[in-house]
Formats: sequence, C-alpha cells, structure tokens
Amino acid sequence: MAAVKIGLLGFGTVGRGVYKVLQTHREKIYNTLGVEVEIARVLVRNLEKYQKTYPELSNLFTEDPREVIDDPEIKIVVEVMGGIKPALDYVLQAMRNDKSVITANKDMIAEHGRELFATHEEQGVDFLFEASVAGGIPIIRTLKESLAGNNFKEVIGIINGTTNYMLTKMSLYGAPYEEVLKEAQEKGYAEADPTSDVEGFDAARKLAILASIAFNSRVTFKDVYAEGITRITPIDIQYARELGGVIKLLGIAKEDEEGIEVRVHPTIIPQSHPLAAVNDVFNAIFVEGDAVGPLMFYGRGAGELPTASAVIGDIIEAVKNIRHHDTGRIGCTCYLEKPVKPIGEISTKYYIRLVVEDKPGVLASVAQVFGNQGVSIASVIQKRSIEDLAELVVMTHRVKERHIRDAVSILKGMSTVREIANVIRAEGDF
Ligand SMILES: NC(=O)C1=CN([C@@H]2O[C@H](COP(=O)(O)OP(=O)(O)OC[C@H]3O[C@@H](n4cnc5c(N)ncnc54)[C@H](OP(=O)(O)O)[C@@H]3O)[C@@H](O)[C@H]2O)C=CC1
Ligand SMILES: N[C@@H](CC=O)C(=O)O
Ligand code: NA
Repeated sequence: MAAVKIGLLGFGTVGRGVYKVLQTHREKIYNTLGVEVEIARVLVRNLEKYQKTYPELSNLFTEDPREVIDDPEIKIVVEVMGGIKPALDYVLQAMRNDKSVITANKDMIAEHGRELFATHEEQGVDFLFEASVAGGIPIIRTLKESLAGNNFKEVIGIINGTTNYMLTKMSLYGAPYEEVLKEAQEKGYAEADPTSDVEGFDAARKLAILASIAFNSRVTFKDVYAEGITRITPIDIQYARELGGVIKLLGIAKEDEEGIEVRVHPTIIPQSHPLAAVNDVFNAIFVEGDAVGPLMFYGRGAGELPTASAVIGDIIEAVKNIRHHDTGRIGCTCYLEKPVKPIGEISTKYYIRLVVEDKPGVLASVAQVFGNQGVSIASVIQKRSIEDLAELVVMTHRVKERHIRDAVSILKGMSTVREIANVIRAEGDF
C-alpha cells in the first residue's frame, strides 16, 4: 500500500517534534500500521526563514494553505499552528475535503467545539485532539474510550506546564517570576502569548475540554472561571509552606445535583496531597469514576517531544481508521445539557492575607465581619508587624464564594483594614 500522506499546518515546537518522532520511529510505526506514514507538505508563514533553517526539508514547505488542505493526496491534516483564525477555517475546510484532522489547539476546540464536532460528524472523518490537553498524557482517548464505562463526578488537575514550572522554581528556589517565565518560554512550554498560561486561560480551555468529555455536556472556555498566578508572591508561597501547604494552579471540575462547576485558580493544597509532588513541567489529572474509582495520570504537559508523542498516537489511530474504512467512529460525547454554576455558588476554603492597623479591637472587628457574612474562621495567624501595621493570615472553613466576596468587600471599606493583600482558595485539611 502507498504511504499515507500527512500535511502539517505549522512547524514550531510541536510541528518539529512530530517530524522528529516520525523519523525516529519510522520502522516501528511501519510495523504497527503495515504502511508508511509520510509528511508530504508543511505550511509555514515565512517560507524563506524555514527553507534557510531546514534546507534538507526545503521542498516540503509552502506558504499556501491550499497546498495542504486541498491536496487530494493528503489524507490527514495535523494542525499545530495555534490560534483560532485562520486555523479554524483550515481545519473545517480540511474536514470538508474528507481529510481526518489532528490538532493540539485547545483554544480552537474550547471555543468552537460545536462547529468542529458537527463538521467531523457530517463528514465522517476523524477529529482527534489528544495533544490539546496535558501534552503527552494520554487522557482524551482514555476518558472517551477506555473509561466509557464510568460516570465521573470530578476531574482535578495540574494542566498547565508553564505555570507549574514557574511555581515550582519560585517555591523551591525563590526564583523571580520574570526569570522563570522566560525559562519556560525558552523551553517551548509557553503559548505564543504567555498571558494565556499565566492568567489561567490555557488551563481553562483544557478544563473545558476535559469537563465536556467527563460530564457528557458541552463546557466552553467562557463557562470556566479563570484566575492565574500573576498575584502569587513569595510571601504567599512562604505562608502556605508554614501552613503545611503548597500553591498549585489547579483546574477543578465537579458535578452535583445543582450542575457543573469549572474553575482554574491558584490553590493551596496540603504538602501531603499527591498533586503537591507534581513539579516542573509535569501535569497530573485525577478522575474519580463510579466503576473504576480514583485514577491519577501523570506526565509531561508541554514541550516538543511529549506533545509530539500525543500527536503521533492520534496519527496512528487516524491511519488505522483510514485503512479499515472506519473513520469518524468516535463522535462528540456531549449529548447532555447541564447547567454551569456561577463562581459565587462554589464552596471551598480560603486563605486571606490582610494588612490591618495593629491596635486593640481590630482583630475582633475583622472576625465580626466574617461571622456576619456566615464565614467560619478555622485559624488566624498574625505573621508580621510592619511599623504600626500587622499582617494577618485568615484560613476559613469551607464556605460559598459569594460570602467571602461580600466579607472582603466590607473589609476593604474599613479604615482599620489597609489592604486585602491576597485571597487564595484552599483544598484539603488546614
Ligand atoms: N508548545 C507546547 O508544549 C504545546 C503546544 N500545544 C499547542 O500546539 C499548537 C502549536 O504550538 P507550538 O508548536 O508551541 O507553537 P509555535 O509558535 O512554536 O509554532 C507555530 C507554528 O505555526 C506557524 N504558524 C502560525 N500561524 C501561522 C499562519 N497563520 N500561517 C502559517 N503558519 C503559521 C508558525 O510559523 P512562524 O514561525 O512563521 O510564526 C510556526 O511554524 C498550539 O495550538 C499550542 O497551544 C499543545 C500542547 C503543548
Ligand atoms: N502552554 C501550555 C502548553 C501545553 O498545552 C502549557 O504550558 O501547558
Ligand atoms: Na494529552
């Protein structure tokens, strides 16, 4: 059988990784599939730049997307260029031209999933996206197929490699924020615009995809509450440590009788929690299935080769399905419509760091505000005194977010409260 031809859209960190892994494992892939897989064309933005850097691949590069998406010889299009436009148009056109599509693009899926899955179903082609969530961890097909015999009540994880790398370096070595962000960019972990990583948007997109699959109901990027790591300071990291915790950017998706909650935010978790030991670029995802029980997946969440590994897995699947005339088998799993709870309705614990006037009665008045708003305090510690001011760290019991927001808003208006320095959600025993 003639080689199955693949067109790549993009030749950056992931695109290069896909090319390298296909070359390195050429023989193994042939033996797995019984057919060669060949990269026939690669779309880039700046032809000259790529032809100069990779002269040996010069004939593969093109600046014309039609040479990939309209070429009848190309059976699989791998979109690793990122962004929503024009990637979405190219991917839709490729599917309309009866090509299977593989993508690493969570931005596109989390915002345009409905259209993408509708086209994939109409056309009966494969639409595979393992690399879009948690890089090299095989989680998408695992949830959709291997764990199809389960209902899930929660999915919790560290699903952004850049911020986990940054928080690890900041926590363990006290490294400065800007320096660790630069390192993550140099290693190819960060998005083209790293704001997506540090503001929690990248993790929110991945959580939308995971929650949609786990709860069989469409969750989009805009449904997810997202808060990033930009407000995390060395002081909070230090206080969290003193409380027996670590700060991680978590994606949390849960379902109960009121609906689905989906949120991404820095979270203080106990040092004994399994996610506390997930460091550097590693990601980890916990799911709890009603049949299988708890499961945890761990691996590299970003980077050239780990992400390419996920893309190659999808290529193998797509080629198998093309060979057996069985494409489009696994359709969209969002066949229910469940409500998404507003952030005010979620319940968790809170760490609140505030700077107050250091004089009698102030602590009591702060405690009174929390009490009046139905917030039960688990502990208060006075950490530092700065001239006539005192820094307090309040840990609450589990409470609805709207009560905390009301309390914080009242505290902000009090003359004895100089600053609400940070509010960080906490999970586990503190
Ligand atoms: N990096 C990672 O670890 C991971 C990335 N992803 C996802 O994979 C995708 C690719 O990421 P990554 O490889 O890091 O990105 P890069 O920025 O490293 O590479 C993007 C590539 O696409 C090309 N490109 C971008 N826009 C266009 C366009 N309009 N027309 C033609 N070519 C274009 C770029 O060309 P040029 O150089 O000329 O701009 C470059 O070759 C993204 O969706 C990302 O979210 C998913 C998991 C992990
Ligand atoms: N920027 C992302 C890349 C993988 O999706 C991350 O850091 O996790
Ligand atoms: Na993955």
